[in-house]
Amino acid sequence: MQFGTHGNLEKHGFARNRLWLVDDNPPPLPVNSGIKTYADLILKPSEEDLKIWPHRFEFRLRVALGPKGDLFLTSRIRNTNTDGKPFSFTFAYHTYFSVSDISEVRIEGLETMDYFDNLKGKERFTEQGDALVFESEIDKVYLDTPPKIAIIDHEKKRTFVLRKDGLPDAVVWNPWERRSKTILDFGDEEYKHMLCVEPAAVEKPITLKPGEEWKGRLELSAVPSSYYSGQLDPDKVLHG
Ligand SMILES: O=P(O)(O)OC[C@H]1O[C@@H](O)[C@H](O)[C@@H](O)[C@@H]1O
Repeated sequence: MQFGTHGNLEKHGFARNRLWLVDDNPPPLPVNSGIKTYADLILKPSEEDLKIWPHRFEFRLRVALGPKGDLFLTSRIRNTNTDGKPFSFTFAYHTYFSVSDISEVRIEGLETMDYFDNLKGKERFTEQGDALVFESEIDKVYLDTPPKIAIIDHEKKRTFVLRKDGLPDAVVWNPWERRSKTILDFGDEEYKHMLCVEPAAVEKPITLKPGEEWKGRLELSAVPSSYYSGQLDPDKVLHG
C-alpha cells in the first residue's frame, strides 16, 4: 500500500512481505473469454498490521495467463473500515524484465513525460528527446503516462508491451554497477540484464471511503521484433 518511500511506511509498504491467502470466492471480475487460467489471492490486515497502518482493507490480486502466454495482473483494494474513515495509498507493480543487454534496450512511450527523479531528491523534470536508453543508474517516476509502454530489446528481437489501466504513473529503475553492490539479493552483474518498468499510482495517492474499491490492471505481452517488421516503428508498437 505504498510505493517506495512515498509515504510513512517501510520502503514499498508491507503488503509485499505478507503471506497472502488463496481467495476461494472472489467477487466477479469481467474476464476476457480467452483466459482460462487464473489464480485469485487475498490479503487482509492482521492485528499487527493494524498497529502500523490503522485501516481495514481487502486487497485482491488475480494473476491470469492468456493462451499466448500474456500475463494479466488485476489488483482490487477495498476499504472495509468500520470507523467511517477513508484511507489513501500509493501503489506499484514491481515488474522486472529480463533483457539481453541494458545498453541495447530502449523504452518507447515515455518520451517528453514529466518525472520525479528519486536520485535527485524527488525533484520534477521533463524528459527530453527520443526513446529512453540507459547508460547509468536510473530511478524515475514518470507521471501521467500513456496506457501503453514498449520495452524494445533489439538484440533478443523481442518487445515487451505493457498495457495498464488505473495506474497513471510508471517507475523506471535500474541500479547500475555501484548500487547493485549494495543490494544484498542482487548480483553484482545482474543490472546488465534487467530493467524494472513499474506501472504505478504515485503522484496522486488513491483515496477510498469505506465501501469503495479501486482497481488497477496490467497486461504484459512479449512479441517478436518482426511484430513491427524488423523496424523500430514506435507507432505500430504503441498504437497497434
Ligand atoms: O530493493 P527493493 O526494496 O525491492 O526496491 C528496489 C527499487 O524499487 C524501485 O521501484 C524503486 O524506485 C527504487 O528506489 C528501489 O531501489
